Amino acid sequence: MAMIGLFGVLIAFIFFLVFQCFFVCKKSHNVALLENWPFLGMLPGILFNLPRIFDWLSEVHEANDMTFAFKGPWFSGTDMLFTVDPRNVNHMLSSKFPNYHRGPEFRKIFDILGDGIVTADMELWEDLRKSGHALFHHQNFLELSLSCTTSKLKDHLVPFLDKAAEENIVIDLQDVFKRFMFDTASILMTGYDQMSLSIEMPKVEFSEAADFFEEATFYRHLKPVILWRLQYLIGVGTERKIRTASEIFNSLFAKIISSRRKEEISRGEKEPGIDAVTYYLNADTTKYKLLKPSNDKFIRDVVLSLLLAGRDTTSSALTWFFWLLSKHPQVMTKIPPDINAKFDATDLEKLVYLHAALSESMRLYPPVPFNHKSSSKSDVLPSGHKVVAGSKIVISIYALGRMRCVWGEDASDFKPERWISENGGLRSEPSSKFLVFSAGPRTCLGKRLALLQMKMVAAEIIQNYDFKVVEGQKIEPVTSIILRIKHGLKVTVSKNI
Ligand code: HEM
Repeated sequence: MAMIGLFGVLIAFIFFLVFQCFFVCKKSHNVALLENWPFLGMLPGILFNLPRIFDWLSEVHEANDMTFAFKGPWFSGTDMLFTVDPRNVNHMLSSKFPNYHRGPEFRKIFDILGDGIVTADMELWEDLRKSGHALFHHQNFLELSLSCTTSKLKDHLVPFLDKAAEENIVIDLQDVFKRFMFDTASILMTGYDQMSLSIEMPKVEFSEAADFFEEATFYRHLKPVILWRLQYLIGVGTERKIRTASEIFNSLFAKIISSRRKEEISRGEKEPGIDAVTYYLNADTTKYKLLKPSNDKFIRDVVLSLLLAGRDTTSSALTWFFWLLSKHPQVMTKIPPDINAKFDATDLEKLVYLHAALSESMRLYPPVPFNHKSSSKSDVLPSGHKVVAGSKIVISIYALGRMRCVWGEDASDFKPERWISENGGLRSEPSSKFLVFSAGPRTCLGKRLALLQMKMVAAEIIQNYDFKVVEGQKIEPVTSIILRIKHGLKVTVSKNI
């Protein structure tokens, strides 16, 4: 009885704290939202700002000299150091790279990705990185990237947009780009075209699962491991979505890998790999000792990470880009004179203004808004902040792109000219400042491919279509580990005569 009474008092106390925080937070300035409450730590500040978490974090970073220590609820294991100071970024991602890993916490949070490159550390990451680098630079893979993007564009995207223009229907551009990227990434990674971009717009189970997984994973960062593990076990809340997503991923990959193994056997001798599944089924284990070509679960993990990395990022970047263009018609008028490329990779690289506009769009809306690190040994960051061994460090790439002390007073403006040098060429920025594709040894492996695909799609649409954003939509990012627009981007298109 006494125990129940004590428990009741504790619950009442927690409620009192939450309400107290709520009223104080409502009235006060953003910086006060970082107040460290007894028991709850700084969690209330984050919770009350969840709907605008990305902008709120930018404001808090700016008010705290770009670095602050976040205290989670007592004993929850959610303390983190947030920093966007380019000196710290360079220190962790490049000069002191061996001391900053993904870490065990990150691997737990992303457990569904298993042993893929996104979660791997140490020797396994080295093998995946080297083999991934070899795949992305394989002549056959490069040819396949160009040919599958060109045919998806001409045979699927163009007919789809023509039909939408003819019938004057409202389309969700974000959904169209997701389907485009899912199909091309699937051809490159698994060898199969999922045919999700078609006039019928079929339901895409994998896509829905991936979106759920990315949103639900965001919330894992804020909860004690024991809590979300329990939720996963009993299948409630956001964890139920992760469980469903995992089942969908597993069943898709079970089918793909088993049919590919059968094809390999019927073909007899092995051929050099083109798509990622074929490549990893035939991985050279004398060169890459930790790769396991005969293990289906391993192949699933490696290819799933690559598929997600290719689908979600590029489609997010394109969606925000077209939304910004609709808000800045003057930028649109500067793009066409550049475009005379016939989708040749080298011609596309010459599209200076388009490249500048894409970079500027990704600076403001980075598809991957966060980067996480964990320190192996204690260290002192260039900003003077101490990190103890095992600390969790979060870099908000979104906030970094908006820091006035990094980008100038006009940091929040969309200005492609920022990327153009006096002689008319492209101005490059250090990756510790423009962190959109990450920096150091873990820089994005698909950067070149992503830029190529974005330019091909953007050039095709800008040259041949006018699009109008449907009035009255609320454009805001969803709370997720990928920066998507919450309710998509509804537009109508018409053909340029
Ligand atoms: C606009 C598009 C893209 C953006 C903004 C982007 C951004 C990033 C970022 C920020 C990282 C680092 C993630 C981290 O360390 O937490 C990353 C890693 C990676 N990206 Fe991309 N990415 C894009 C497209 C792609 C594409 C199309 C592919 C492949 C098909 C790809 C493959 C990878 C891989 C394999 C890694 C892991 C590298 C490693 O850990 O060594 N990315 N990307």
